[in-house]
Amino acid sequence: MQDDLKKLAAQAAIPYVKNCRILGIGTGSTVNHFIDLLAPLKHQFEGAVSSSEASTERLLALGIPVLDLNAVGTLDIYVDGADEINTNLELIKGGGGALTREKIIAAASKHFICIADHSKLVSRLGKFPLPVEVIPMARSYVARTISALGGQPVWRENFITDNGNVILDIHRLDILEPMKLENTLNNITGVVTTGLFANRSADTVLLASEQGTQTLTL
Ligand SMILES: O=C[C@H](O)[C@H](O)[C@H](O)COP(=O)(O)O
Repeated sequence: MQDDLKKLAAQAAIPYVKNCRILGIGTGSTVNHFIDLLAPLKHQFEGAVSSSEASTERLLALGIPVLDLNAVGTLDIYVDGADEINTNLELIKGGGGALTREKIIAAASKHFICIADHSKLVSRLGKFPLPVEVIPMARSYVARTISALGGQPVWRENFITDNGNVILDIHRLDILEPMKLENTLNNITGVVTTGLFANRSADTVLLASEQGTQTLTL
């Protein structure tokens, strides 16, 4: 079952916690397993920087201190899930809408460990609609601009991010050059972040399948 594999991937990230002072924590169902597994180890590290209100709530409920990124230096590790992963360890993230804070924490961390079940591994990114966080007043303008680039933006209605913005999910993208597309989208006025993690890709991917967990690095 997929959820068992998510837990297996989360378990594989636990040894990386050793000797860490502060951890970066992502968002989503895979990371929720990691947070739960962290609870018994909470006295071994100072605390965590969280990428969403949902993860913050879960961390605090388990007694794990949540720290402000501005009050700490570089993070030792960042553990997060993904919606798609390619063999260059580039990712699509943001299915849960937490992409901006996730990208900030990934940038501020020494080691980005991505945990996932094997269904997330793809040969080419883009089957999963690419989430883009947008300032609300720019929604239509950004959607028109992305349509002109060949994507099909769909407004994630009735969803507001933790930062008070909206999400456009971009369908029909065959992402041949992830870094280039990330830069192009980031340059559209009104875009806050894209869910493409190519300029800052994962350093390690722990991919769980029925056969066990595989470690992917470049
Ligand atoms: O905004 C959400 C995050 O990017 C998640 O890490 C991603 O959607 C994967 O989530 P899950 O572990 O639930 O598949």
